[in-house]
Amino acid sequence: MAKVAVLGSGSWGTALSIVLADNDHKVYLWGRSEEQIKDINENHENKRYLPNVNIPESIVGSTSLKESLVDADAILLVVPTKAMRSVLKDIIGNISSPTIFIHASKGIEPETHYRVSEIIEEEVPHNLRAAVVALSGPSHAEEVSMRQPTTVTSSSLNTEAATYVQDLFMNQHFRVYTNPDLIGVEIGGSLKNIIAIGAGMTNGLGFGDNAKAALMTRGLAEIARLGVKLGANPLTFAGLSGLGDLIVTCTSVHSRNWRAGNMLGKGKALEEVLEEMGMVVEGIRTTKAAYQLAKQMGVDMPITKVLYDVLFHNKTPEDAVSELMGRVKKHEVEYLKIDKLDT
Ligand SMILES: NC(=O)C1=CN([C@@H]2O[C@H](COP(=O)(O)OP(=O)(O)OC[C@H]3O[C@@H](n4cnc5c(N)ncnc54)[C@H](OP(=O)(O)O)[C@@H]3O)[C@@H](O)[C@H]2O)C=CC1
Ligand SMILES: O=C(CO)COP(=O)(O)O
Repeated sequence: MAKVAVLGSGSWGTALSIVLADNDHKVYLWGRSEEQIKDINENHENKRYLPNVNIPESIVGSTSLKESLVDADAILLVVPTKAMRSVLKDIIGNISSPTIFIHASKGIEPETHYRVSEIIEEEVPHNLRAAVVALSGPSHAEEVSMRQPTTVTSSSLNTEAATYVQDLFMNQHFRVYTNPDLIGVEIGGSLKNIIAIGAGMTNGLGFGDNAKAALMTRGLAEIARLGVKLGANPLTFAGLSGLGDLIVTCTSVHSRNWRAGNMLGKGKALEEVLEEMGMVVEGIRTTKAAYQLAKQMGVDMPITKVLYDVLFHNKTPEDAVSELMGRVKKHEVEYLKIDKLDT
């Protein structure tokens, strides 16, 4: 039995705490809201983020980082990417020995273009981190918390740590694979949110399955193009954290990214959409980060580019579709060089 400090009492932190508690680990679920933590400890529910789910009584909710982190064998970070640095800065003073840092957040930081593992490496001194592991895959909190069959990937440059995390979470409902390709796993898990916003947008515009399939397929092509340029294994994009998560996020009513895109497609303004969601929509900031990164690396990402213009420069969703459909003709598979088409 391990003690795990789960930092972030939103929907995903709560669902993952349930998996850990089912595996008989000692779970401290930390959040900054007194009201939410009281709800977790007294009513065994998280009404704000994961309503109608019974939280096992063994899970201890806490607003104290000190209490949550003391003697923790592993720290699971599940706050939105934009909160990651500030939370890491706050926890450093509360740990005294090398600890395994697991993260389950799916985003890229604008400006630095860091993946979450890179943020952790920058913020946590070497002597306090035993390893950094990303847990990612097609996994909506709503289904995980109902113990519905789910598969994810545990990824780390440290194979032993990836296996440790696999063992920590794995059970009859929650199957965990390992993959050493940390870049590919984090890029796939983060950038699929951009495509999910696009898929929701096509739905909001009244388009059907053809448009969705087009976005998902060409979206995966551009995610892989950037990922490979960054050093990822192309095969990772056909796996759980790539294609798997792309499918679940582009097709599920649970997806906040899809729902936000759907509202944008129906003509709502971004501020209005975010207010209505009341939960994190990671794809928005990640669109900005991926757009900047692609430009810097010289990688063509046409879907990301039009969505960036919709989100940050008032391009209409209709114009975004016209722009994508009106692009110059291309080969589908980039390594194919057919002389006639190339001229
Ligand atoms: N939900 C899901 O099914 C899945 C989510 N993820 C990823 O998990 C991460 C977290 O998402 P999720 O749990 O869904 O988000 P939610 O919107 O459900 O909850 C966000 C949580 O983060 C807290 N939070 C926000 N800002 C801060 C801060 N500065 N300091 C401390 N806590 C903060 C919120 O607290 P407060 O209420 O006080 O603001 C809230 O508890 C995201 O990266 C997401 O992509 C990955 C897989 C599945
Ligand atoms: O990453 C997720 C499922 O795997 C959650 O996606 P959303 O943030 O769009 O709800």
